[in-house]
Amino acid sequence: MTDENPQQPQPYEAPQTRCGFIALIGAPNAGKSTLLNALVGGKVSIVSHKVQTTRTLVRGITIEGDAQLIFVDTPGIFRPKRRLDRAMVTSAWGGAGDADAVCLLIDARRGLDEENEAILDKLPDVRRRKILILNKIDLVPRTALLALAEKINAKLPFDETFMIAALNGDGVASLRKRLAELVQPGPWLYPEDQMSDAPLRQLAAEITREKLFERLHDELPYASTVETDQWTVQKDGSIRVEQTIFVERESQRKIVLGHQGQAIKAIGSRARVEIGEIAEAKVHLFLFVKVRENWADDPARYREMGLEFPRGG
Ligand SMILES: Nc1nc2c(ncn2[C@@H]2O[C@H](COP(=O)(O)OP(=O)(O)OP(=O)(O)O)[C@@H](O)[C@H]2O)c(=O)[nH]1
Repeated sequence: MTDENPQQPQPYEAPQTRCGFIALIGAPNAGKSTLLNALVGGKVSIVSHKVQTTRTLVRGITIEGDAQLIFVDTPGIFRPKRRLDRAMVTSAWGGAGDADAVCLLIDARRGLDEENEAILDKLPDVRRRKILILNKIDLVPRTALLALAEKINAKLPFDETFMIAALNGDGVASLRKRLAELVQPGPWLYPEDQMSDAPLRQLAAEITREKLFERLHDELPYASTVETDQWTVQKDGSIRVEQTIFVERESQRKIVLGHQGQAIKAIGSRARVEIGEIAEAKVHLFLFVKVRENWADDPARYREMGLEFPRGG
Protein backbone atom coordinates (compact mmCIF):
# COMPACT_ATOMS: atom_id res chain seq x y z
CA MET A 1 0.00 0.00 0.00
CA THR A 2 2.85 2.36 0.83
CA ASP A 3 4.69 2.53 -2.51
CA GLU A 4 1.76 2.21 -4.85
CA ASN A 5 1.40 5.86 -5.56
CA PRO A 6 4.56 7.94 -5.48
CA GLN A 7 2.46 11.10 -5.77
CA GLN A 8 1.13 10.52 -2.30
CA PRO A 9 2.38 13.13 0.10
CA GLN A 10 5.08 12.05 2.50
CA PRO A 11 3.68 10.73 5.74
CA TYR A 12 4.96 13.63 7.80
CA GLU A 13 3.09 16.08 5.60
CA ALA A 14 -0.02 14.01 5.44
CA PRO A 15 -1.59 14.35 8.87
CA GLN A 16 -4.72 16.39 9.24
CA THR A 17 -2.90 18.92 11.32
CA ARG A 18 -2.64 22.49 10.14
CA CYS A 19 0.00 25.00 10.93
CA GLY A 20 0.82 28.52 9.97
CA PHE A 21 2.22 31.90 10.76
CA ILE A 22 0.05 34.86 11.57
CA ALA A 23 1.64 38.28 11.52
CA LEU A 24 0.09 40.61 14.04
CA ILE A 25 0.73 44.26 13.37
CA GLY A 26 -0.59 47.51 14.72
CA ALA A 27 0.34 50.88 16.12
CA PRO A 28 1.70 50.99 19.67
CA ASN A 29 -1.05 50.64 22.23
CA ALA A 30 -3.47 49.07 19.80
CA GLY A 31 -3.55 46.12 22.15
CA LYS A 32 -1.30 43.59 20.46
CA SER A 33 0.08 42.19 23.68
CA THR A 34 -3.34 41.97 25.25
CA LEU A 35 -4.67 40.18 22.19
CA LEU A 36 -1.73 37.79 22.06
CA ASN A 37 -2.24 36.88 25.66
CA ALA A 38 -5.92 36.31 25.01
CA LEU A 39 -5.16 34.24 21.92
CA VAL A 40 -2.60 32.01 23.54
CA GLY A 41 -4.54 31.80 26.74
CA GLY A 42 -1.88 33.24 28.95
CA LYS A 43 0.16 30.12 28.59
CA VAL A 44 2.72 31.82 26.45
CA SER A 45 2.51 35.37 27.56
CA ILE A 46 5.99 36.30 26.64
CA VAL A 47 5.95 39.89 25.71
CA SER A 48 9.19 41.72 25.77
CA HIS A 49 9.68 45.22 24.62
CA LYS A 50 13.32 45.05 25.38
CA VAL A 51 14.47 43.10 22.45
CA GLN A 52 14.49 45.51 19.60
CA THR A 53 15.43 43.50 16.61
CA THR A 54 14.45 43.74 13.04
CA ARG A 55 14.05 40.03 12.77
CA THR A 56 10.82 38.17 12.79
CA LEU A 57 10.07 36.98 16.23
CA VAL A 58 7.64 34.43 17.48
CA ARG A 59 5.49 36.07 20.09
CA GLY A 60 3.14 33.29 20.90
CA ILE A 61 2.03 29.85 19.83
CA THR A 62 -1.28 28.21 20.40
CA ILE A 63 -3.26 25.19 19.36
CA GLU A 64 -6.82 25.55 18.13
CA GLY A 65 -8.34 22.20 17.26
CA ASP A 66 -5.95 20.60 14.79
CA ALA A 67 -4.17 23.83 14.01
CA GLN A 68 -1.03 25.28 15.46
CA LEU A 69 -1.02 29.04 15.15
CA ILE A 70 2.31 30.79 15.37
CA PHE A 71 2.01 34.50 15.95
CA VAL A 72 4.94 36.49 14.68
CA ASP A 73 6.00 40.01 15.14
CA THR A 74 7.75 41.81 12.37
CA PRO A 75 9.22 44.84 14.08
CA GLY A 76 10.19 47.71 11.89
CA ILE A 77 8.50 46.18 8.94
CA PHE A 78 6.61 49.28 7.99
CA ARG A 79 9.18 51.87 8.79
CA PRO A 80 12.61 50.51 8.23
CA LYS A 81 15.11 53.23 8.90
CA ARG A 82 18.59 51.84 8.52
CA ARG A 83 19.79 50.03 5.44
CA LEU A 84 20.25 46.91 7.44
CA ASP A 85 16.65 47.18 8.61
CA ARG A 86 15.44 47.47 5.07
CA ALA A 87 17.36 44.39 4.07
CA MET A 88 15.92 42.52 7.02
CA VAL A 89 12.41 43.65 6.19
CA THR A 90 12.77 42.24 2.71
CA SER A 91 13.99 38.98 4.09
CA ALA A 92 11.38 38.97 6.82
CA TRP A 93 8.55 39.20 4.34
CA GLY A 94 10.36 36.87 1.99
CA GLY A 95 10.59 34.36 4.78
CA ALA A 96 7.04 35.10 5.79
CA GLY A 97 6.02 33.33 2.60
CA ASP A 98 4.66 30.96 5.17
CA ALA A 99 2.56 33.65 6.78
CA ASP A 100 -1.00 32.76 6.15
CA ALA A 101 -2.45 36.03 7.25
CA VAL A 102 -1.55 39.50 8.31
CA CYS A 103 -3.77 40.89 11.03
CA LEU A 104 -3.89 44.63 11.46
CA LEU A 105 -5.05 45.62 14.89
CA ILE A 106 -6.59 49.04 15.27
CA ASP A 107 -7.66 50.76 18.46
CA ALA A 108 -11.25 51.57 17.56
CA ARG A 109 -11.17 54.58 19.81
CA ARG A 110 -8.27 56.05 17.90
CA GLY A 111 -9.71 55.14 14.54
CA LEU A 112 -7.97 56.12 11.34
CA ASP A 113 -5.26 58.41 12.64
CA GLU A 114 -2.04 59.30 10.93
CA GLU A 115 -0.15 56.26 12.13
CA ASN A 116 -2.83 53.84 11.04
CA GLU A 117 -3.14 55.63 7.69
CA ALA A 118 0.60 55.11 7.19
CA ILE A 119 0.26 51.41 7.88
CA LEU A 120 -2.69 51.15 5.49
CA ASP A 121 -0.64 52.83 2.79
CA LYS A 122 2.04 50.14 3.02
CA LEU A 123 -0.22 47.18 3.46
CA PRO A 124 -1.12 46.64 -0.22
CA ASP A 125 2.54 45.67 -0.81
CA VAL A 126 2.09 42.74 1.46
CA ARG A 127 0.51 40.03 -0.58
CA ARG A 128 -1.08 38.02 2.16
CA ARG A 129 -4.59 37.56 3.36
CA LYS A 130 -5.38 40.68 5.29
CA ILE A 131 -7.56 40.77 8.34
CA LEU A 132 -8.73 43.93 9.99
CA ILE A 133 -9.29 43.72 13.71
CA LEU A 134 -10.98 46.59 15.46
CA ASN A 135 -10.07 46.36 19.13
CA LYS A 136 -11.45 47.95 22.29
CA ILE A 137 -15.01 47.76 21.08
CA ASP A 138 -16.13 48.02 24.70
CA LEU A 139 -15.23 51.71 24.51
CA VAL A 140 -16.95 52.63 21.26
CA PRO A 141 -20.66 52.68 20.30
CA ARG A 142 -21.71 50.09 17.77
CA THR A 143 -22.74 52.55 15.07
CA ALA A 144 -19.36 54.24 15.25
CA LEU A 145 -17.66 50.84 14.95
CA LEU A 146 -19.55 49.98 11.81
CA ALA A 147 -18.78 53.36 10.31
CA LEU A 148 -15.09 52.93 11.11
CA ALA A 149 -14.97 49.45 9.60
CA GLU A 150 -16.58 50.82 6.48
CA LYS A 151 -14.20 53.74 6.26
CA ILE A 152 -11.10 51.57 6.62
CA ASN A 153 -12.34 49.01 4.13
CA ALA A 154 -13.09 51.78 1.66
CA LYS A 155 -9.46 52.84 1.87
CA LEU A 156 -8.14 49.31 1.68
CA PRO A 157 -10.44 46.34 1.26
CA PHE A 158 -9.62 43.69 3.84
CA ASP A 159 -10.45 40.05 3.32
CA GLU A 160 -12.19 39.98 6.66
CA THR A 161 -13.03 42.32 9.50
CA PHE A 162 -13.33 41.35 13.14
CA MET A 163 -14.48 43.41 16.08
CA ILE A 164 -13.11 42.44 19.45
CA ALA A 165 -12.32 43.55 22.94
CA ALA A 166 -9.03 41.83 23.68
CA LEU A 167 -9.16 42.89 27.30
CA ASN A 168 -12.31 40.99 28.18
CA GLY A 169 -11.95 38.37 25.47
CA ASP A 170 -15.00 39.47 23.53
CA GLY A 171 -14.77 38.10 19.98
CA VAL A 172 -11.38 36.48 20.51
CA ALA A 173 -12.65 32.91 20.31
CA SER A 174 -14.20 33.40 16.88
CA LEU A 175 -11.05 35.11 15.65
CA ARG A 176 -8.98 32.17 16.83
CA LYS A 177 -11.32 29.74 15.15
CA ARG A 178 -11.17 31.59 11.87
CA LEU A 179 -7.38 31.83 11.94
CA ALA A 180 -7.21 28.10 12.51
CA GLU A 181 -9.25 27.59 9.33
CA LEU A 182 -6.97 29.84 7.35
CA VAL A 183 -3.65 28.16 8.04
CA GLN A 184 -2.51 25.45 5.68
CA PRO A 185 -2.50 21.72 6.31
CA GLY A 186 0.90 20.68 7.56
CA PRO A 187 2.82 19.38 10.50
CA TRP A 188 3.13 21.39 13.66
CA LEU A 189 6.45 23.15 13.81
CA TYR A 190 6.65 23.11 17.57
CA PRO A 191 6.01 20.15 19.80
CA GLU A 192 2.99 20.86 21.91
CA ASP A 193 4.89 20.51 25.16
CA GLN A 194 7.49 23.00 24.08
CA MET A 195 5.03 25.74 23.39
CA SER A 196 5.74 27.68 26.49
CA ASP A 197 9.48 27.45 26.10
CA ALA A 198 9.80 28.28 22.45
CA PRO A 199 9.39 32.03 22.58
CA LEU A 200 11.63 32.26 25.60
CA ARG A 201 14.31 30.23 23.92
CA GLN A 202 14.12 32.50 20.94
CA LEU A 203 14.13 35.65 22.93
CA ALA A 204 17.12 34.32 24.80
CA ALA A 205 18.93 33.76 21.52
CA GLU A 206 18.03 37.26 20.38
CA ILE A 207 19.34 38.71 23.60
CA THR A 208 22.68 37.00 23.25
CA ARG A 209 22.84 38.08 19.66
CA GLU A 210 22.15 41.63 20.72
CA LYS A 211 24.95 41.53 23.29
CA LEU A 212 27.26 40.05 20.72
CA PHE A 213 26.64 42.93 18.39
CA GLU A 214 26.77 45.56 21.09
CA ARG A 215 30.27 44.48 21.88
CA LEU A 216 31.63 43.41 18.53
CA HIS A 217 29.71 45.31 15.90
CA ASP A 218 32.82 46.75 14.29
CA GLU A 219 34.74 43.55 14.22
CA LEU A 220 32.12 41.04 13.38
CA PRO A 221 30.46 40.97 9.99
CA TYR A 222 26.78 40.33 9.79
CA ALA A 223 27.48 36.67 9.69
CA SER A 224 26.66 35.15 12.97
CA THR A 225 23.64 33.67 14.57
CA VAL A 226 22.71 32.29 17.94
CA GLU A 227 20.72 29.21 18.77
CA THR A 228 19.38 28.09 22.09
CA ASP A 229 20.16 24.39 22.27
CA GLN A 230 19.09 23.60 25.80
CA TRP A 231 16.60 25.17 28.15
CA THR A 232 16.34 23.08 31.22
CA VAL A 233 14.56 24.02 34.40
CA GLN A 234 16.55 22.68 37.36
CA LYS A 235 15.19 21.37 40.61
CA ASP A 236 15.92 24.62 42.42
CA GLY A 237 13.94 26.57 39.79
CA SER A 238 16.99 27.99 38.07
CA ILE A 239 17.37 27.49 34.35
CA ARG A 240 20.31 26.03 32.52
CA VAL A 241 20.56 27.60 29.11
CA GLU A 242 23.00 26.40 26.47
CA GLN A 243 23.48 28.42 23.35
CA THR A 244 25.67 28.14 20.30
CA ILE A 245 26.98 31.15 18.48
CA PHE A 246 27.63 30.27 14.86
CA VAL A 247 30.16 32.24 12.86
CA GLU A 248 31.43 31.71 9.37
CA ARG A 249 35.17 31.65 9.87
CA GLU A 250 37.75 30.66 12.44
CA SER A 251 39.00 34.24 12.56
CA GLN A 252 35.53 35.35 13.66
CA ARG A 253 35.43 32.67 16.29
CA LYS A 254 38.60 34.11 17.76
CA ILE A 255 37.05 37.57 17.82
CA VAL A 256 33.96 36.32 19.60
CA LEU A 257 36.06 34.51 22.19
CA GLY A 258 38.38 37.46 22.66
CA HIS A 259 41.72 37.50 24.41
CA GLN A 260 41.67 34.82 27.11
CA GLY A 261 37.96 34.46 26.54
CA GLN A 262 37.20 37.94 27.78
CA ALA A 263 34.80 38.92 25.03
CA ILE A 264 32.62 35.85 25.35
CA LYS A 265 32.65 36.18 29.13
CA ALA A 266 31.40 39.75 28.99
CA ILE A 267 28.76 38.89 26.38
CA GLY A 268 27.64 35.92 28.44
CA SER A 269 27.29 37.78 31.70
CA ARG A 270 25.26 40.58 30.13
CA ALA A 271 23.04 38.14 28.29
CA ARG A 272 22.60 36.04 31.41
CA VAL A 273 21.21 38.96 33.37
CA GLU A 274 18.66 39.86 30.72
CA ILE A 275 17.63 36.30 30.01
CA GLY A 276 17.13 35.92 33.75
CA GLU A 277 14.85 38.93 33.72
CA ILE A 278 12.61 37.65 30.95
CA ALA A 279 12.57 34.14 32.36
CA GLU A 280 12.01 35.49 35.85
CA ALA A 281 14.45 32.96 37.20
CA LYS A 282 18.10 32.53 37.92
CA VAL A 283 19.87 31.56 34.73
CA HIS A 284 23.06 29.64 34.16
CA LEU A 285 24.18 30.46 30.67
CA PHE A 286 26.66 28.38 28.70
CA LEU A 287 27.87 29.76 25.39
CA PHE A 288 29.62 27.80 22.69
CA VAL A 289 31.14 29.27 19.56
CA LYS A 290 31.20 27.18 16.42
CA VAL A 291 32.32 27.77 12.88
CA ARG A 292 29.77 26.84 10.29
CA GLU A 293 30.59 28.04 6.84
CA ASN A 294 27.84 29.48 4.69
CA TRP A 295 25.11 29.07 7.25
CA ALA A 296 23.57 32.28 6.00
CA ASP A 297 23.33 31.08 2.41
CA ASP A 298 20.99 28.27 3.22
CA PRO A 299 17.50 29.56 2.38
CA ALA A 300 15.89 26.84 4.45
CA ARG A 301 17.34 28.39 7.56
CA TYR A 302 14.49 29.99 9.33
CA ARG A 303 16.99 30.77 11.99
CA GLU A 304 17.86 33.77 9.87
CA MET A 305 14.50 35.19 10.80
CA GLY A 306 15.02 34.44 14.43
CA LEU A 307 12.75 31.43 14.18
CA GLU A 308 13.84 28.29 15.81
CA PHE A 309 12.54 24.91 14.85
CA PRO A 310 12.78 21.62 16.58
CA ARG A 311 15.75 19.50 15.69
CA GLY A 312 15.25 17.00 12.93
CA GLY A 313 12.07 18.77 11.87
N1 LIG B 1 -10.83 48.99 27.19
C1 LIG B 1 -9.99 48.19 26.57
N2 LIG B 1 -8.67 48.35 26.71
C2 LIG B 1 -7.83 47.51 26.05
C3 LIG B 1 -8.32 46.48 25.22
N3 LIG B 1 -7.25 45.84 24.69
C4 LIG B 1 -6.16 46.43 25.20
N4 LIG B 1 -6.50 47.43 26.03
C5 LIG B 1 -5.59 48.31 26.77
O1 LIG B 1 -4.82 49.07 25.86
C6 LIG B 1 -3.52 49.31 26.40
C7 LIG B 1 -2.46 48.87 25.41
O2 LIG B 1 -2.52 47.48 25.30
P1 LIG B 1 -1.24 46.61 24.88
O3 LIG B 1 -1.69 45.22 24.74
O4 LIG B 1 -0.09 46.90 25.75
O5 LIG B 1 -0.99 47.20 23.44
P2 LIG B 1 0.24 47.21 22.46
O6 LIG B 1 1.01 48.43 22.80
O7 LIG B 1 -0.29 47.14 21.08
O8 LIG B 1 1.13 46.00 22.73
P3 LIG B 1 2.62 45.89 22.12
O9 LIG B 1 2.45 45.60 20.70
O10 LIG B 1 3.24 44.79 22.87
O11 LIG B 1 3.32 47.19 22.35
C8 LIG B 1 -3.46 48.54 27.71
O12 LIG B 1 -3.71 49.46 28.76
C9 LIG B 1 -4.59 47.54 27.58
O13 LIG B 1 -5.12 47.18 28.83
C10 LIG B 1 -9.74 46.35 25.07
O14 LIG B 1 -10.27 45.49 24.39
N5 LIG B 1 -10.51 47.23 25.76
